[in-house]
Amino acid sequence: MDQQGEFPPAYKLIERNEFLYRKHKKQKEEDIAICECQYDAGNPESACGDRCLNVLTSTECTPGYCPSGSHCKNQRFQTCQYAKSRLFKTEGRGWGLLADENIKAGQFVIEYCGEVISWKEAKQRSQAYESAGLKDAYIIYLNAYESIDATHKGSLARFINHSCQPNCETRKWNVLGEVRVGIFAKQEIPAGTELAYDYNFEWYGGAKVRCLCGAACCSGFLGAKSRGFQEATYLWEDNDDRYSVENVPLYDSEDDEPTSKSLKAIVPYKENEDFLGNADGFGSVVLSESIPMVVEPLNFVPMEVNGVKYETTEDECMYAENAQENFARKSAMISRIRSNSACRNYHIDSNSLSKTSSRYPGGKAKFGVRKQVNVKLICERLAVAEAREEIIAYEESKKQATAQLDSLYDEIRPAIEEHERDNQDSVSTSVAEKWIEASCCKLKADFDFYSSIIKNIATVPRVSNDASPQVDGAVNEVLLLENGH
Ligand SMILES: C[S@@+](CC[C@H](N)C(=O)[O-])C[C@H]1O[C@@H](n2cnc3c(N)ncnc32)[C@H](O)[C@@H]1O
Repeated sequence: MDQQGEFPPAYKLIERNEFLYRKHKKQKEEDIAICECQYDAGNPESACGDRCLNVLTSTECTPGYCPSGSHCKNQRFQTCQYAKSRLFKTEGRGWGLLADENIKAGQFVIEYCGEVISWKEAKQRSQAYESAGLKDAYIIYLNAYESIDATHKGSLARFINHSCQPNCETRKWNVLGEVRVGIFAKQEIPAGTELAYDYNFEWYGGAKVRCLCGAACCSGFLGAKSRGFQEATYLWEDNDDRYSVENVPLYDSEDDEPTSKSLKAIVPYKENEDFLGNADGFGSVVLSESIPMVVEPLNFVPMEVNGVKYETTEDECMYAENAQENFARKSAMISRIRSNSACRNYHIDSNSLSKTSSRYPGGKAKFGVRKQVNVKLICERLAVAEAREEIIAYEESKKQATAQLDSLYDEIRPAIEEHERDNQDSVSTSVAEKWIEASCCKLKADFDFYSSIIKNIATVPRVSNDASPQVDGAVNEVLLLENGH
């Protein structure tokens, strides 16, 4: 049956994840978490209620090991303790799932089951589904390496639609050594209400789909912060409202308010076409209302002397490839930390690295390049020794701060990777604080360095040298890029 029919397209209903490319992990005895609950017949909460150590760490008790025995209430995934729900046909969003009983805030609603596949497979499948014209996407993020695909096999959770103002959320739980994704109520949900969670981060996505959730705070697209969205470069177009490109709200970052400005079309980024940008591919794009949107590279400080803006020319630009790769790696890592719903109580903010938007209107992301100025050339053109010394001193402190940040990153990387793989706990506060402190230190050093260059170029007479180029040429030259780090 098709989507417009009386029934949803065929799929196999399952209540346990199926592992395709590997076996279900075997929980080692020493890894089994045993709580300290002591069952008291007069107090049902005593048997693994909210204060159970395992519940507090989002871990289900293992049968045969839990002190509460058969009274244990902390085996909801294992025993499929789902809230009652039923399918219904929505207006314009395909099928959806309704609460079929009153659901309490915090209640476990249902597990998102499907086939556990690697990220590589997820990407291949997602592309294959799109090529086959499948517009409803059912792949969600499980951990740093794996996804759950509920396209062919899944639980009823596969029918839960997205909302930017959701009544449910996903939470990851450790169940018998495997991470599993549950849908939990964020608030009281009366029977008959549609269940919805925010797809952002969790969703692999596919084609860009215009969100029809109707919330005032709607971000415009489904899963606009998801990995698939970042990689997608096109938008479906047909008579279905979800895939039309007209009046798509302009959406930039999670912190920005959506605006009413609309893009005429969502187009893939093509060099020298839509962007009137510089060699990095960053620049302005003209929107339908001729509002130029400036997209700047990271850490890029345009230099302005006496009202004249100096930028590097294409020839002068040398991409700091290592820096770009490094940055992309760190940024992806940090965005994954932030995206893990289990660690929402402490965010390491990637903004410390990505100050300006690097997302193209087509949703395509491009990481910025750390640019460095050629201090030697600048100093050669400054007549005053103090000015030269100041710039050199600031450059040194910038280098130190960068080195400190890099070494801190290398230090915490194993912990982050471990965290991603195994834990449901939040990133430790001390690690996050260290990171934030070092990032601030680095930003301040960058700022001091650049502002001292601007100040000295703007106020100090140039070394008199007939052979040297004019001021704008000189500044262009001094902005020669060096290899980053
Ligand atoms: C996991 S499925 C949800 C169930 C789906 N509606 C169905 O009929 O099978 C995700 C797909 O539902 C649609 N969808 C979900 N939420 C939506 C929303 N807020 N606006 C538009 N389409 C939505 C999109 O086509 C998306 O790819």
